[in-house]
Amino acid sequence: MIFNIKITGKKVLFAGGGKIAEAKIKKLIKESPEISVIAPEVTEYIRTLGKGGKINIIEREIRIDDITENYFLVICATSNQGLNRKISIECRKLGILHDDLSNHRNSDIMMVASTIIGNLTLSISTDGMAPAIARRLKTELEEDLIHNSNNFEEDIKTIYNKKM
Ligand SMILES: C[C@@]1(CC(=O)O)c2cc3[nH]c(cc4nc(cc5[nH]c(cc(n2)[C@H]1CCC(=O)O)[C@@](C)(CC(=O)O)[C@@H]5CCC(=O)O)C(CC(=O)O)=C4CCC(=O)O)c(CCC(=O)O)c3CC(=O)O
Ligand SMILES: NC(=O)C1=CN([C@@H]2O[C@H](COP(=O)(O)OP(=O)(O)OC[C@H]3O[C@@H](n4cnc5c(N)ncnc54)[C@H](O)[C@@H]3O)[C@@H](O)[C@H]2O)C=CC1
Repeated sequence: MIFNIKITGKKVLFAGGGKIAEAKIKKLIKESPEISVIAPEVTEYIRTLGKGGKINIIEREIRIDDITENYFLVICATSNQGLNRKISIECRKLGILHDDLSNHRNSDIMMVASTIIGNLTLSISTDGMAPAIARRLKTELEEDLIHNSNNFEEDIKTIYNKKM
């Protein structure tokens, strides 16, 4: 896992709109991608975003021909792992970035435990092995950086200004 990717303005498709999709959408929406959700049932939070015009919701089962190159990223978040896999395979065929939330081995990318402090982004991954540990480590490092660390935010600005 090498890159930080900007998703602002990019088209992101969620296959499935349940509890886990909701948690991921809450994170992603901060960066303002164009989110679509296709699922026969969505959570109340997702429905409200749809009503407010913040995301596009199509309330039906997903079809393989819904997966098109229009999408920059597809998140496979249905409760059907076989279906998630089929969607991943289609994405791979079409060269679309995808994250299968039910099997990280099918995925191009994975969500990380992350936090942004000024210009600093802290990202922790356990390569899909133990997400709760990634979360714990992030919280510990975040507290350490905020409470104990020296002027890293100032240091970043000073170095950046020197380069200009
Ligand atoms: C592969 C991945 C999805 C992907 O592909 O993107 C994935 C998959 C799975 N997570 C599961 C469970 C939990 N996930 C969390 C939390 C987080 N999960 C996140 C990422 C990822 N989770 C990716 C790998 C990341 C990595 O490499 O470390 C974080 C870091 C980022 C985010 O989601 O925003 C976020 C912390 C956010 C933060 O605080 O910042 C907690 C804890 C909690 O919620 O407190 C639990 C319950 C405890 C537990 O079971 O560990 C299960 C079910 C396991 C089972 O039932 O057995 C699967 C499915 C599976 O493992 O198959
Ligand atoms: N942190 C993580 O990344 C975690 C990921 N998972 C995985 O996430 C997936 C979703 O879990 P939950 O949100 O808890 O399930 P859920 O039951 O709350 O939601 C499932 C969603 O899939 C939709 N769906 C079902 N069949 C569909 C179809 N044919 N076409 C389109 N949408 C369809 C449902 O309508 C619903 O919106 C599971 O595959 C699970 O393995 C599970 C736990 C943690």
